[in-house]
Order: sequence, then structure tokens, then C-alpha cells
Amino acid sequence: MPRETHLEATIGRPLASTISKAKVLMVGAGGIGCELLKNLVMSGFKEIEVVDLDTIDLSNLNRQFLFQKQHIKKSKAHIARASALTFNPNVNIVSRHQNIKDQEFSVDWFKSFDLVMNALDNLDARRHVNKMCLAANVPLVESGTAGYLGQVTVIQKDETECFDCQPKETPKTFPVCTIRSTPSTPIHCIVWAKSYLFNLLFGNAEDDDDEVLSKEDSNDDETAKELAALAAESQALKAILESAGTEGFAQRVFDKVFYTDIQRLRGMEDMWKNRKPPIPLKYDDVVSQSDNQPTPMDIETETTTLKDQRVWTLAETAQVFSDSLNKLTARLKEMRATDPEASVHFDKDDPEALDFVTATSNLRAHVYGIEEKSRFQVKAMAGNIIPAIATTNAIIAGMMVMLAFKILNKRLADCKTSYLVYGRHRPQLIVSEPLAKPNPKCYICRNSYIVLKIDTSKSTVQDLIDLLESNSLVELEIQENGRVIYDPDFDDNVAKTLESLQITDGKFVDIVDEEDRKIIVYLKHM
Ligand SMILES: Nc1ncnc2c1ncn2[C@@H]1O[C@H](COP(=O)(O)OP(=O)(O)OP(=O)(O)O)[C@@H](O)[C@H]1O
Ligand SMILES: [Zn+2]
Repeated sequence: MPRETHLEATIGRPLASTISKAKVLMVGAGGIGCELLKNLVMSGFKEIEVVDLDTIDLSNLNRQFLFQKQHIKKSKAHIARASALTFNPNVNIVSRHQNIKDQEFSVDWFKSFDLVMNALDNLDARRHVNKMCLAANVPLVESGTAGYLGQVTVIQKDETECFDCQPKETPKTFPVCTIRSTPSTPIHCIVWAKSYLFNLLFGNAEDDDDEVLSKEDSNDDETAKELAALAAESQALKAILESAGTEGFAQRVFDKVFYTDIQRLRGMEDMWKNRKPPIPLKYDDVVSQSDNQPTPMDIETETTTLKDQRVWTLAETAQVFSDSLNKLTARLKEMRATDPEASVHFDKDDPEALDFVTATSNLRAHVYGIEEKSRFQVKAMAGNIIPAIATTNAIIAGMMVMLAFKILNKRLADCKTSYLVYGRHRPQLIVSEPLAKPNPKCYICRNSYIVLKIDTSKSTVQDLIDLLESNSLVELEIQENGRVIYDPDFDDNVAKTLESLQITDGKFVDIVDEEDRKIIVYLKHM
């Protein structure tokens, strides 16, 4: 019996035929994507394109069942394709190991699909695909999971809410002074280690201004002074960096951040009126304490699990600090030999980076009398990890296919937003509600989209203004990704070419006219 017979019996021959001809784009081949691709090839889809920018990591294997140990470091998109084909070889899958934001994935390319399915893990990429699907007028099935929670919905231009119709919660930020001067919890120390110290030592100038630090408390005079002092402190640390690779380097960094800087802070009496002041720590004192402690050799002979799960002694922490600092600076030096702008970014799966952040956050916690954490705990906190659960992904991917059936069967009205909710006293696991109408105030989907073909290397901002004005749009304001390019009081850019302002093929430009009408122009270079 051919494979399709059961499907035709279940959903009817006409829909089975529509599905077999539909061209589907799946963005993301991670936790949800692996489940989804397996579902798609098993439920009659025959034309699938998969895009994922990442490679397979050991930590993916517990839930991304299309991947196995021998696939580590290989492209997720290509391996997902190869594994899915073993379930059903009669499917045409195109895999692309690329970022969905790449220019070649133009509006026209999106238009070539009947349906787009998002299996992504970040707001930025979701927002981009949302915009592209609106511009191309292609239905989008959007999904997401976090632990036991999950969600699926459908986005269709002019019919439903888009991804940006409702404001999204932005990741939590911490006031600069809490992180830099007055931490009181382990997460404050971890954020300091990961977002401040790590970037200062191994990043480049662009990495300095991290978004997790909010500037909201920098208004009053005292705070401004403190911020200036902190900036001077960062500069002094950068000077020590010149001696990277020489003997005593780790000790100099240690004494600078855990002794000299803390000593200065401790001298600010007002700061400690209602708080316990920090106690400066010297490298030599820690190392001389270590006589009765296990030597580094003892640590090495422990199993990785044990070393990960218990809180290290102060001497061990100092040892891990200097080892990881020396290894990371050596790595950076090697990278900069070929690219002077190179930097190392914190990655929870990079063992040396995690060692460094665990050691420095715990040394800081020690100085401030805050509870210290194991490497395992630091990994979860620094990586913002909510454990991913295979079952949640499987349920959500199943519901995505049901929505795909309805959309392709032209029954958008039957589609619902569904939430997977978890709670002991709730009678049901899945709660659904009708798709919401577009938010009339949405800046993204309530605008007109136009595609403008223009030579971006020759055309100037003035040419663009003339073109728009000839279409009766007057008193314009032009923005690109939040950057003001032109408004009636700011004409510095009018003579510049679009290309010189990095407004090139595939970019979106926002136009607001005198009546506050918004138009999103999608630029095509020609
Ligand atoms: N801009 C993008 N273009 C293409 N693929 C993307 C883009 N952004 C994210 N992805 C992919 O979306 C997938 C999301 O899957 P998932 O949430 O399971 O994340 P993961 O990285 O596999 O796991 P974890 O984050 O838990 O380590 C990832 O494979 C990721 O590479
Ligand atoms: Zn919207």
C-alpha cells in the first residue's frame, strides 16, 4: 500500500494533493525544527526548504533527534535534511546553512513559498521573518517553547495580529551601579563577570556597551561621579592588558579587580551605610591559604561532573581564574594575529569562557559576602537557560502541522492560537483562542509596503525624497532601523548615496509623512 493511502483516507484526497504540491519554508532546525521536519515528511509534504545558521552541539542531542554524536560541529540544516530523508526519501528538501536575514532571502524568494513555518529561538529573527512574510503576503506559522510552556499561532497579513502587534517583554536589565558597585545576589556577580569583565578583557570597543546594563539610574550627580570613576577603572584595567602573556599577568588582573577597585569602593562610606561593605582580596593571600587545600592536580583528577556540581574552594577558584584567563588571552592573541579586531564572545558552551565566568563571579561573590555557585549553576544562570523539554517541542510541532493543513485548506477562520500550559490544578493541557485581528496601531503590519527598485550606488537620499514626493508624500521623515536618515530639520545626508549610508539591497526604509502615514519601503538594488 503506498504511503499516501492512510493520509488520503484521513484528510481526504483534495487536501492530500494540495499538501503534496505546497512549497514550505522551515526557519530553524533546532528543538522544534527537528520535530517539525520529521512531521512534515511523514504527513505528505513534498517540497520543503530548511534554513538554519548553526552547527550541531553536544547539548542539542538530548532533544534534537535528527542529530547524533557523529554530527557534532556539522550544519544543522544539512544533517536535519539527511536524517529526515531516511524517514521518507520521496521528498524534495533543500537545506541552507545560512542566516535567514541574509540578503539573498529577498521578498521575492519568500513569495515563492505557500507557507512559512518558524522554529526559531530569538526575537530578532522572528521579527525579521514576520516582516518578510507580511511584505510577501505569505502565511506564517509561528511557534515557541520554554520548558513546559509552548505556543503556536498563525500570522496572515491584514487578517490576524502580526508578531509585533503586541509589545514583547524585553530581557531583564540591571542598573549599572548594582552590577558595577553594589551587587547583592549571585546573578549580579554573574552579569558583572559575563557582560562587563569578560567583554573588557576579551572583547573590542564595540562590546563595551552591553545592553543588559540599563542606564536609568545615571541621572543624579553622585551616580554620574561614580560612573566616571568606574570608567577610569576600566581604562586602568585595559592598561594592565598590555602585559598579557607575561609572568604575573593573572595576579595583576586579580589584584586590580578584587583588591584595588574594591578598596576604592569600600572607601565610599555613603555607599555602605545600609549595606555590608565588600572585603578586598589579594591573590597572594588566597594562594598562601591554599596549603591545606587540594592542589590543582587533585581538581583535575576529579570527574568533570563533580567538579561542575560542587562549589569550588577559594584556592581552586583562584587557580581556575588564572588558568582560564591565560588560556583566553592566548586564544585572543592568536586570533588577533590574523584579525586585529577579533574578540572572544561569552558562550556558555565554551569551557574556558565558562571557567572564567564561574571563577570571577564567585571571587566577586566572596568579596561581597554573597553565596557562591557551582559551575553547573553558573552555566544555567549565565546562559539564561530554561531547560528545553523534548515533549513540549513535539506537541508544538504537531500542532504546527495541524495549522498548516488548515491554512493550505483555505480555512484560516478555523485556525487558533494555542498555548501549552502547565499547572497541577488545570483540567486541560492546551488552551486555545481565536486568532486576534491586527492591532490598528501596529507600526509593522498596519503600514503599506512598497518595493522600490533603485540603483543604491548612484541614487542619493535626495533622489529618494524626490521620488516619494512625486507620489504626493510630503514633509517626509526617513528612517532605517531606527536611525534617522532625513527629516525636514535634518538634511545632512541628502547629497549622500544610499549605499554610502549602508542602505543597500534588501534593506527596509521607514517613511512617515505629514499625516503620520507610515510606509515601509523595501529596497531592491538594480
Ligand atoms: N537568524 C537565524 N537564521 C537561521 N536560523 C536561526 C536564526 N536564528 C536562530 N536560528 C536557529 O533556530 C534554531 C532554534 O532552535 P532551539 O531553540 O532548539 O535552539 P538551539 O540553539 O538548538 O538550542 P539551545 O539554544 O537550547 O542551545 C537554532 O538551531 C538556531 O540556529
Ligand atoms: Zn502587527
